[in-house]
Amino acid sequence: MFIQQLERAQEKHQSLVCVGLDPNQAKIDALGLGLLDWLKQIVDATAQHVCAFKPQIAYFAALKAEAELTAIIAYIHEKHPDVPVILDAKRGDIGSTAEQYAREAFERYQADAVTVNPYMGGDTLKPYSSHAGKGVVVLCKTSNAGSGELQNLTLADGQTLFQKVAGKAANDWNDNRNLLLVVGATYPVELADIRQIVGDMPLLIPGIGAQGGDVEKTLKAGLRADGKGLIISSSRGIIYAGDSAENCAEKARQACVELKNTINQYRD
Ligand SMILES: O=C(O)c1cc(=O)[nH]c(=O)n1[C@@H]1O[C@H](COP(=O)(O)O)[C@@H](O)[C@H]1O
Repeated sequence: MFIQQLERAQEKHQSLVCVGLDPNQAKIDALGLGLLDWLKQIVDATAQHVCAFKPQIAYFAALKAEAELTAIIAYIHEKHPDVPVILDAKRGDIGSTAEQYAREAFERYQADAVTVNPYMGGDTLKPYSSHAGKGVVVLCKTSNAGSGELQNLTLADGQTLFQKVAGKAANDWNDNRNLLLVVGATYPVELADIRQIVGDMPLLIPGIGAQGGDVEKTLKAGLRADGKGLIISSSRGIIYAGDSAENCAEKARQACVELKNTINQYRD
């Protein structure tokens, strides 16, 4: 079960940090490293300090690097089997097509969880959530500046659209208890609201680091009483901390440990 696996990794590594693997060819070329070599170095340097890795599929697909995506997920499973992999794909389509996306994530890439877009309705989430051992991470309130344009619209019953998604995820769509939500660190007020709606459901929080989300506000708004319930994801702030082939792994490790320690200050 993904959520149990995640919480075991959080305990073992005393960390809520997720490292996002978003490979940028120009930056990796500038280091003089091959893509897979660089990915392995980042993974090995940070694995003991994270609760999950989150490769973003578009970065790999744009580079025709599906083979490297397959290889790095297999590498994480082999060398760091206690750390689950969330494939960030933000898929959304009618059920029969969603079945193929679910196979892509869980069978082709062997991911432990996948991000999905719920705005086509609950029936389109079933092909993912029916894989009971896998995690389904549902977009709720995204980190981008324009997320309020639709997600904060008030519906006829007085709820906002993101509140509706949170309520449905907690109460209607979660037959297998394997749903999580995405909430941007850039929206701590909405995060507190969502935490009230969903109870103990784990939340994936992107937007720390390069997008300017605040760790203290995030923790105060979203942490569960048991000090867990959040997966705090950072990509650029960790994976591009270094600037040479010699220091990129060590600088990534340092940035990851620093984020882990900053977060843990607010968990006691
Ligand atoms: O689902 C996501 O991970 C996601 C949701 C969201 O609301 N905002 C968001 O930035 N993300 C992803 O999180 C990562 C953020 O990267 P950094 O801003 O470099 O930490 C990217 O891979 C985004 O695609």
